[in-house]
Amino acid sequence: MSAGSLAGFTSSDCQYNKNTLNINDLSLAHGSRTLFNNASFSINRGEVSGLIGINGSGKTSLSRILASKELPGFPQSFTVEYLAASDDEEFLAGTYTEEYSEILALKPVDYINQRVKSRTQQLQDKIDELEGLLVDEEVEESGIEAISEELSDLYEIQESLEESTKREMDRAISNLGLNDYLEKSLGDLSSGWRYKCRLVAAFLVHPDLLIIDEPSFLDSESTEWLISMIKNITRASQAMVLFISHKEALLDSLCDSIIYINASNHSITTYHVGYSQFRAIHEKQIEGANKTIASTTDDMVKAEKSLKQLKVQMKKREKNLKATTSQNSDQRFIKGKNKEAKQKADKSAASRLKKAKAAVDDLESNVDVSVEPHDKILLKGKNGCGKSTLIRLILGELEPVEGSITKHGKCIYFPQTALSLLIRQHGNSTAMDYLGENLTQTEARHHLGDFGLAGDLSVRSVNTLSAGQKRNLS
Ligand SMILES: Nc1ncnc2c1ncn2[C@@H]1O[C@H](COP(=O)(O)OP(=O)(O)OP(=O)(O)O)[C@@H](O)[C@H]1O
Repeated sequence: MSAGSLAGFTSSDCQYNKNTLNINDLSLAHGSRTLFNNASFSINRGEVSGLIGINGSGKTSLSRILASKELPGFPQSFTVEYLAASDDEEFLAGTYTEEYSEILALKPVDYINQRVKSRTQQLQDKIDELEGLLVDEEVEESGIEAISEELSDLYEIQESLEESTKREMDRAISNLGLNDYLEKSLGDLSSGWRYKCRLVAAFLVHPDLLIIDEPSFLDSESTEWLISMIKNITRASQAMVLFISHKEALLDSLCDSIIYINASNHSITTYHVGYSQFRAIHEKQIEGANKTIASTTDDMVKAEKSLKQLKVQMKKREKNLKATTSQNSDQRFIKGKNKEAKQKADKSAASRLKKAKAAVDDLESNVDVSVEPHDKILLKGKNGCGKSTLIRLILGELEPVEGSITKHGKCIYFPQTALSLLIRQHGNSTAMDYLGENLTQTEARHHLGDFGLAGDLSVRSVNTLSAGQKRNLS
């Protein structure tokens, strides 16, 4: 598959043996921005490897390098399936050769079939080649016999593939409850249902390497389905799965190993443990390093009082220790993830969730809900049940068929399609241009800096920003 244009990476080699894909000495820089330097890591068959790191550390870039199959030594016979977070990211990754409108006009089954077919093209190409030889007058009689035999084997493989694809598709459609949507075109489906169609197609391809980049839009039932499908494809088909997510619960339930991109020192480390164990190791590393720094600083203050010369030496020591810390750990990754605080936040979210759910459960018949200043409400429901529709009613974009809506004050809405709109309408502009309409250059620069978009990030095309950076911008 194509994974969009990739430049700036170098790798000494990549080997596949004993069911392990080893990537050695991989470096990547976008202009003057280094993402990783001489990084080596491995992915095992039959395992889910979680690829993690802070926003902008290079997870998507790394995935696209793997999906491009352009690494020296990458097994060309591998089927690699890269599933981007949204339709638009998929287009930026170069997954489709068709126009976006053509894809959106397809019905789910046609779309899934088309995507599976494009991945099994190798088989079709071979059949076309042999059929061409059959009518070639220069091929001798004895050769024709061998070609016919090979062709009939290939027809059989193709037929059994079609049958198993159909069987698996029927099962996935019924497990996901896609039946009610089969007559709609993709463009008329909610983002969640469109994403599920892409997932079904990806699993039906039976890839050797499946890369799932930040699964989005899924309700809890579909998330369970995704987890079981990923477990199944790794255990039963011995696929390699590279799973990218910022959601700790998902990483925890899925990953057998963790590939961690440390944005501070541009390294990549593989941890052959699950996510919670990785967190424990990582937290310990940071704790230990912080303690050392703190005690060194303490010593330094005391020493300062008595001996000026010692102060100079201690500063050197502190500097060295800090350098060591950044080699072992990326503090930004752990920041704000204190366990206690998280448990508290989870508890308060759960009690709010109950209230909010009770208020919107009745959506199809009647909604009677009031939103007060300072309320924080979780709007929860199955994919396609009408969450976005309810918001559009509140915003006044839709008229209720019955009842009324009274609105006070200003509403600001950050829709799930915000990223799509940003990419489609401003993909080729810079972040500065995007904000610049209403702000002075200095104001825009300050504002972007506050959202982690300082320096070259503010003047590059929006399309080249990472998903998290785009989200911050929109
Ligand atoms: N084509 C490109 N040209 C220049 N810079 C790019 C390009 N693609 C990505 N970048 C930059 O490389 C960095 C890594 O981007 P990438 O999308 O790989 O990060 P990520 O780890 O997937 O982030 P996120 O968690 O936000 O999705 C970002 O700073 C991004 O702006």
